Amino acid sequence: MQKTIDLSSCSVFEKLQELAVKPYDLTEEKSLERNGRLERYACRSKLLQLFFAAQRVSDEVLDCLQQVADELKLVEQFRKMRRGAVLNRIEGYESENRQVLHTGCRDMFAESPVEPEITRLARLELEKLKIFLQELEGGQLCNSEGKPFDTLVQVGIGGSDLGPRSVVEALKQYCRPGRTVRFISNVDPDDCARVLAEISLDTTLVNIVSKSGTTLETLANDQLVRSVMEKAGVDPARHCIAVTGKGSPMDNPKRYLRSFYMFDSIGGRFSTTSMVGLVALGFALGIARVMEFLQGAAAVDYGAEEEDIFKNIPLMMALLGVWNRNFLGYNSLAVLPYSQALHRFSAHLQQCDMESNGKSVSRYGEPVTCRTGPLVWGEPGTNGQHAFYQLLHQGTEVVPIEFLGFAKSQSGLDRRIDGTTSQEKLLANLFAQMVAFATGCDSENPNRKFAGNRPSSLLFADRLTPETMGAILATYEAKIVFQGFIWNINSFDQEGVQLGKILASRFLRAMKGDELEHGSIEVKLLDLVNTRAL
Ligand SMILES: O=P(O)(O)OC[C@H]1O[C@](O)(CO)[C@@H](O)[C@@H]1O
Repeated sequence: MQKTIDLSSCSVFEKLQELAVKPYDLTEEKSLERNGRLERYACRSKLLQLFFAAQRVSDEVLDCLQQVADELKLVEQFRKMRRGAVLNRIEGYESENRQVLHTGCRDMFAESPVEPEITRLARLELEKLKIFLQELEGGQLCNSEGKPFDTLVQVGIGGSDLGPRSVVEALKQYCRPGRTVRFISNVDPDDCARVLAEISLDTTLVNIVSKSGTTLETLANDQLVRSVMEKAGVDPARHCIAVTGKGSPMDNPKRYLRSFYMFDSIGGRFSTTSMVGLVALGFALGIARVMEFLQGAAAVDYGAEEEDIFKNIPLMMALLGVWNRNFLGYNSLAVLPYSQALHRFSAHLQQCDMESNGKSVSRYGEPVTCRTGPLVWGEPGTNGQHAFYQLLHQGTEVVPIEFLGFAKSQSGLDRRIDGTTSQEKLLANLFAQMVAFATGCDSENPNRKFAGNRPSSLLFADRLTPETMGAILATYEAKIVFQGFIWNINSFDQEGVQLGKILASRFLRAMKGDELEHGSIEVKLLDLVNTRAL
């Protein structure tokens, strides 16, 4: 593989460092409107718009960022990824050596798919899903008393939970009448107990989701749910379905009423548009809405192959994030959706971004030459304004913000009070916060002074629908991939989670009473908390 270069080897790297010494001052008079800045600093696509006038960038900085994209061949790398390049690898070292083909799950709407094999496999699974949903609808698939299933409980963790849960939650407004989807993820038995206490097992399908088919938490919950079913006189064999990797230990059609497959080339945190997310989404919304969701994601994938950063929203977001991270030196990123429906979306991004780009070794196994993934967090607005905005406005840490906003609510339920609707009040707060973070406010009283120059962008859509949800999901996936390319890291493996799993198995052996070497830390710690008696 030809040694790719990274950000620090770009010809404009030093120039960007110079420009970062005195970045655009958002606190100056008319800083946001000067020279048509509000209109010019925007990227527009059919479904989404990105406004970034409140970022501390200038035309000169943006020219350099375009240069970074060109020199690092970011779009070319993305094109190769979509067409099956083996990018999940570390040159010269044992690694997963896999393609990265989550985009293939939604590449169903163009003349011909850019990677036909993965799309062929994805279509097969989609056909299985359509039949499954038809059988549920038509009553062919029902419980032992002929009653329809009205509830689906997804059991999974990480990418088998966070993405699907955030999207199902985001689109609850579009849920079919009488359908409920719940999620169990933690090995904490109270997570399982709480969910099962709120549903009727006899009309519930349990969807066990694990790409590897070996994840301790999911296998434990699979067994725990089955035991609760058996005690309740419900036959698990008639109530459990599975989504797993073909050939994984969970690929056992005898043990599951239905099995859906996902593939090695699709990473867990990028798998929401595979059956990992679509079985639950289809149960909730129906197949037509699933296709709208995939169409929104597909539109973003096609658009992400545009070289001009002003015409490529995920690429612009990636580059603005690198400007804030590597040149202005900010350590974290707050993703603040002004939509309560997106209340689990930042949690999904924590995995998708931080498990992808929380790396310190390059694709060549060498120490990285610049800082990589930021700390990603966030909660919906306006709630956050009553929680952590104090720090965002007047704290010692500057935290760049990505706002998400929608012109219209999903439900339409609203009421004009004192001349404005609740949706208008939501948007007024969103826009006010953008301006306040940027421009700040002077005061004689130092405790009431707002320094401003707290950068933000706004990703905006008309309404949060299945299509725009798919677009937003794919936008962040592409942004994270572009940033990994810029830092020359492998965004697609997760070696950092293995050590904890290995050490946990030693504690489990000690808890079972297996003899560990005398005086081992496990024995000492367990004696300290006396759980060995369990
Ligand atoms: O779907 P699986 O194989 O159970 O893995 C669950 C999660 O565990 C991880 O492998 C490690 O956190 C994630 O990447 C993955 O999404």
